[in-house]
Amino acid sequence: MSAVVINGLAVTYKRPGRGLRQETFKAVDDVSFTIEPGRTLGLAGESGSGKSSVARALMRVVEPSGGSVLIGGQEVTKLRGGDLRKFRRHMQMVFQDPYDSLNPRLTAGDNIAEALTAAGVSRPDHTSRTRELLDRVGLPAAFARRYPHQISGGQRQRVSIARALAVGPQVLVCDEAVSALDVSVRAQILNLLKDLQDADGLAYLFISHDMSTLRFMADDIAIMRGGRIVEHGPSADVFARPEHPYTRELIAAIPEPGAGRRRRRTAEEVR
Ligand SMILES: Nc1ncnc2c1ncn2[C@@H]1O[C@H](COP(=O)(O)OP(=O)(O)OP(=O)(O)O)[C@@H](O)[C@H]1O
Repeated sequence: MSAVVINGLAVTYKRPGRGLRQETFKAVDDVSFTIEPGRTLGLAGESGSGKSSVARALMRVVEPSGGSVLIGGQEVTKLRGGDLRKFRRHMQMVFQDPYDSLNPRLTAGDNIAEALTAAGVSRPDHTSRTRELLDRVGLPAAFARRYPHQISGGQRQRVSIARALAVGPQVLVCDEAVSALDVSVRAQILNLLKDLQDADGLAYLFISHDMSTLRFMADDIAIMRGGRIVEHGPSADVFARPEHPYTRELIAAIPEPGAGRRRRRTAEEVR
């Protein structure tokens, strides 16, 4: 069974219009995709194209205004109250800024323990489970006692991932999860995410504006523009034969290895 099936998804926001009137604005329009367990869909597109709104609808942080979202075969858009809270365990999110998922006033261990409580793990098991989770993300057990500000950005992101894994999700949404990290740390976190995916069969929705990150991570790619998907297909095909001019522009913007930042291919060369 597919981990994620999104069909005709729409997200509409209200925003101030003229005078006291409110306008409705469609940030996501008729978006459909599927993610199989153990696979990654890379979602790219310019700022404001609706990528995060898709993620927020998937997580049910915003209410979709249309379409359906199936997670493990369950229609998420119809869940309410306790059912929705229970179901949230199946989906977790890792953000660009780890402080969006970590409480700065709690140690790394307590941040993870909070998620363990939500997952129904009993208190006596917290220490051993926390140690296990830290180990899975490549951190020593002693990190449990450190506060988020006492560790590096990459280590903080590892703690965020451990916290996300604590509830045993099927789907991980990574929203620009490595964008703020140095290139070498970024590669380590991407490799960690791949290892965890191989071990647990996690489905990833991997949002990034960086096409070289997506080339490394994604099995399939969807390109968004103005709230719609303008290109969608297996990653190898999209990179080898991009069909939409906008995709060609995004690929052309990837710096060539060894060419430094100055030499960029033109959209013509990508074609
Ligand atoms: N809560 C909100 N209320 C009103 N408009 C919103 C809200 N959240 C997002 N938008 C608008 O919806 C559109 C899509 O935003 P979204 O954050 O989904 O795009 P994005 O592709 O993730 O952008 P970025 O790469 O900058 O994060 C933008 O025009 C944004 O201004």
